[in-house]
Amino acid sequence: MTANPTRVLVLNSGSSSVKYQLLDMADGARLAVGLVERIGEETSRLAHTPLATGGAKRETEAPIADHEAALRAVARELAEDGLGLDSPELAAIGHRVVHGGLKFTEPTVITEEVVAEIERLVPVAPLHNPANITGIRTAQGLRPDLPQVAVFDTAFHTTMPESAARYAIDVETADAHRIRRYGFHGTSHAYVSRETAKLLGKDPSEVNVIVLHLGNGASASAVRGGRCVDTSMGLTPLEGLVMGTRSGDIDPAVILHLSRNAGMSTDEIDSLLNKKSGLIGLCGDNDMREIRRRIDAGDERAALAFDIYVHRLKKYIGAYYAVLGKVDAIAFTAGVGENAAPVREAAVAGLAELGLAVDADLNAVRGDEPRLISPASARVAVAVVPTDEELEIATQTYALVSA
Ligand SMILES: Nc1ncnc2c1ncn2[C@@H]1O[C@H](COP(=O)(O)OP(=O)(O)O)[C@@H](O)[C@H]1O
Ligand SMILES: CC(=O)OP(=O)(O)O
Ligand SMILES: [Mg+2]
Repeated sequence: MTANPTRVLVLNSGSSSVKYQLLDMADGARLAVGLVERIGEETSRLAHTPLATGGAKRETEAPIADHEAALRAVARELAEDGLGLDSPELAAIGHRVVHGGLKFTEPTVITEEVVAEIERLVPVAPLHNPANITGIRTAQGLRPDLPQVAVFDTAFHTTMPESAARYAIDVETADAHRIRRYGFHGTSHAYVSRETAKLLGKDPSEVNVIVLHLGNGASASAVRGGRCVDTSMGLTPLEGLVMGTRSGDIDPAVILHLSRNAGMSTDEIDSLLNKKSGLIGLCGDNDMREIRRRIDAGDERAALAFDIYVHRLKKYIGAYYAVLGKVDAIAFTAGVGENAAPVREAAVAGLAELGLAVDADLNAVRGDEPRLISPASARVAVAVVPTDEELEIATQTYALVSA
């Protein structure tokens, strides 16, 4: 055994994908990064880049049936470069866990009780928690001696005041079933709000930031002095913004109407709202790149889907502006937020009275570094701040096991 192992493997298991990174926390070096996509479909894809050896990205297309098979494939890829899970330099494995309920407000070393609690929360994170549990079990099987740490998407949002966290429904019913707003993507909102403060040359405690995490799942948060005071996702990751395949906010009576008058079962409605709604439900595509291509070719359905997406986003910017009272910065992050300049431009269009504007030239710049896209004279900074959930999970995991 190496005296002080400093490497952390991070597993970010999503509903149909696994993102992973191997980092050395002694110097923050990324040794390997990769992604397994389309798990459970006919052609799954694994892309692995062994940064430590300077080797080229290796891409394989083959069916990968489930998350366990995905992790075993990842372990094989790592082993090929001498970075296998048997390495004595590995200090811990950090897992993204989407729903931690109210119990987990901090990164937590995984025990059987912790797994049981994550399992208990499956009904409120059906797309995510089962994949997270499989990731944990498979990693435990491969390295039973290593500490495994859970870093929860919900943790950053536990500072929300009751006025933002409670739904206006009967209190006894809500409490009996632990129905409240938990919020998700917390590691990203935490990391991006801190990086935004850094970009402004300030301490996080000095700034109010609206973070817009726009990936396949999407959420907004209002962060006052480094603490989350509101976020758009709720009991589950379905509430809030229009997403790739999820509806976000709807009148809850839509569900009753579909159940009573359209003959749909609860499972069918669940699948409708989580998998066949949002951008894909509106225009048949959930990838913003494809939607922009279609708009450029004159496709009206794609244009309407884009407008609905942006309209919701703008409503949340206005809402969180009001919640915070004073806003120092708005930060766009995740796949859409970091790459789709037209989304950023449209989301703040017409908000000059609020001190919000985007400079067209700055907005067109591409890059991996945090950057400002607002004109120098703007009262509120608008920024693109790439998220790094894996680095944040690794940092929290290592802090816990090396303490
Ligand atoms: N160059 C790009 N232009 C526009 N949208 C992009 C671009 N690259 C990625 N995206 C969007 O980002 C989404 C994925 O974001 P990501 O944060 O990786 O999501 P998740 O973690 O939820 O899988 C894609 O579905 C696509 O819509
Ligand atoms: C919580 C959530 O929606 O996560 P993702 O964006 O990875 O689907
Ligand atoms: Mg994501």
